[in-house]
Amino acid sequence: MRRISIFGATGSVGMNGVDLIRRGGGADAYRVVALTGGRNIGRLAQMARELRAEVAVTAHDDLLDDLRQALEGSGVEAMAGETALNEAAARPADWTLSAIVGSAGLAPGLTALAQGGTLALANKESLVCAGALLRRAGANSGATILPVDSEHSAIFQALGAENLESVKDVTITASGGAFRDWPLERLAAATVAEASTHPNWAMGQRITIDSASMFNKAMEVIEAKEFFGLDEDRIKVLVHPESIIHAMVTHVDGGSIAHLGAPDMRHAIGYALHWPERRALPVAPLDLAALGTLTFRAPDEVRWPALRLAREVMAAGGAAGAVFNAAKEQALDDFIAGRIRFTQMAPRVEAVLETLSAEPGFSQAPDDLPTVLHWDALARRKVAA
Ligand SMILES: NC(=O)C1=CN([C@@H]2O[C@H](COP(=O)(O)OP(=O)(O)OC[C@H]3O[C@@H](n4cnc5c(N)ncnc54)[C@H](OP(=O)(O)O)[C@@H]3O)[C@@H](O)[C@H]2O)C=CC1
Ligand SMILES: CC(=O)[C@@H](O)[C@H](O)COP(=O)(O)O
Ligand SMILES: [Mn+2]
Repeated sequence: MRRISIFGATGSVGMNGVDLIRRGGGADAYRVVALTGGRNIGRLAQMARELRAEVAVTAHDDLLDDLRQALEGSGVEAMAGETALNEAAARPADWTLSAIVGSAGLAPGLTALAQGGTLALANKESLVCAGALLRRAGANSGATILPVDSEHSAIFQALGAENLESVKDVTITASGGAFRDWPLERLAAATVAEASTHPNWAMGQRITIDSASMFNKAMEVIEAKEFFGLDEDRIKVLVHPESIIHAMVTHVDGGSIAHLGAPDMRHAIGYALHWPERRALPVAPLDLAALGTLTFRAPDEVRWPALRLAREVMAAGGAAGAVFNAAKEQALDDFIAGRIRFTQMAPRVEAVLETLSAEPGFSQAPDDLPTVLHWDALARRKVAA
C-alpha cells in the first residue's frame, strides 16, 4: 500500500488533498502515515480518524491535550509542536504533500525530502527561502520534488519531455486578485475583508491577500526560477482575469504550449499524486464555448510593486529570497492585524530588503536551515520595528 503524509491537512490545499485520498479509497487504498494541522484540532482529528492515520500532529504545543482528547479511542497517536512535525516528516512515506502555509513548512519539507519518496510541493515559501537547500536535500536522498502550485504544475505539464534549452521563456498567469480593477487611489483604504476575496480560486486567507497585492505572483516568479532553473529574464507574468490558462511555455521556434484547466487545485494535487500516470480527477471539464472569451493584460508594476521587488530579489540572490519571504509574511501579519494599510506592505518589504542587504553574509545563499531561519527572524524583526 502506498504510504502518504499530508502536512497542512486542515488547510485549503490539505483538504483538497484529503478529498482526493478519500475519493481514491481512503484508508482501504492508502496507508496514511501523518496528517498535520495547526489550530483546527476538530478537523485534524476527524480526518485522522477517517483515514486511520498513524499519527496526527498539531503545530501548537498548547493544543496537545485537546488533540489527545479528540483522538481518544481512535488508535491514532497524537503529537504537538515543531519537533513533533519534524519527527512525523521523518517517518518514511512514499508521497508527502507539503501544504503548510509560510516558512514554517520548510523544516518538515527538508526532513521529508531526506527520507526519500516524493514531495508534492504547494509550500512555495520553501523554494523562495531556500531553493538550493531543498534541491540538495532531494538530490542527496534521491527524492522527487513535484510542483503543486497551479502555475508550476502547468509549466511542468507543458514542458513534458522537452529540453529546457529549446525553451525561450515561460509565462505564468495572474488573475490580478481582488483589486485588479480598482482605481489606484482607493487601494490605501482596502480592508482585510475586501482583500480576502479571490475572483476565481477558493484558497486560504493569506495567499488570497497575496493575490490581491501580487506578492503571490512575485513569490511564484522566484519559485519558477528555483524549481526549473530558469534565468529570471525567461520568466514572464501575464494578467489573465479568468484564470483558465495557468502557464505557457514558449519555445525558440516560436511555438507556445499553454496549460488550461478549471481553477480547481485538485487538478494540480491529483496530477502530483498520480504522476507519472494520469488518472481521472473530480475536476469540471472546460467548456470554452460557454466561456467565450479569454482576456489578457500586461502587468502593471505601479499597481503591483511586488513584481518589481521579485526581479530585484532574483538579481540580488544570496539571502534575498529568505528576507523577502519573511518580510512579506510579517507585513501581511501587520495588515491582517490592522497595524498597516494594504499599500504599506510592499514599501515595508522593500525597506527591509534594502537595510538587510548591507549585512555581512547577505550575498551568500544560506546553505543550512539555521542560516535561513536567522535571516527569516532578522527580516521579521526589521518589519515589526
Ligand atoms: N490554497 C491554494 O489553492 C494554494 C495554496 N498554495 C500554497 O500552499 C500552502 C498552503 O496554502 P493554503 O492551503 O491556502 O493555506 P491555509 O491557510 O488554508 O492552510 C494552511 C495549513 O497550514 C497549517 N499551519 C498554519 N500555520 C502553521 C504553522 N506555523 N506550523 C504548521 N502548520 C501551520 C494550518 O493549520 P490550521 O488551519 O489547523 O491552523 C493549515 O493546515 C501555501 O504555501 C500556499 O502559498 C499554492 C497554490 C494554491
Ligand atoms: C491556485 C494557485 O496556484 C494560486 O497561486 C493562484 O494562482 C492564485 O491566483 P493569482 O493568479 O490571483 O495569484
Ligand atoms: Mn499559484
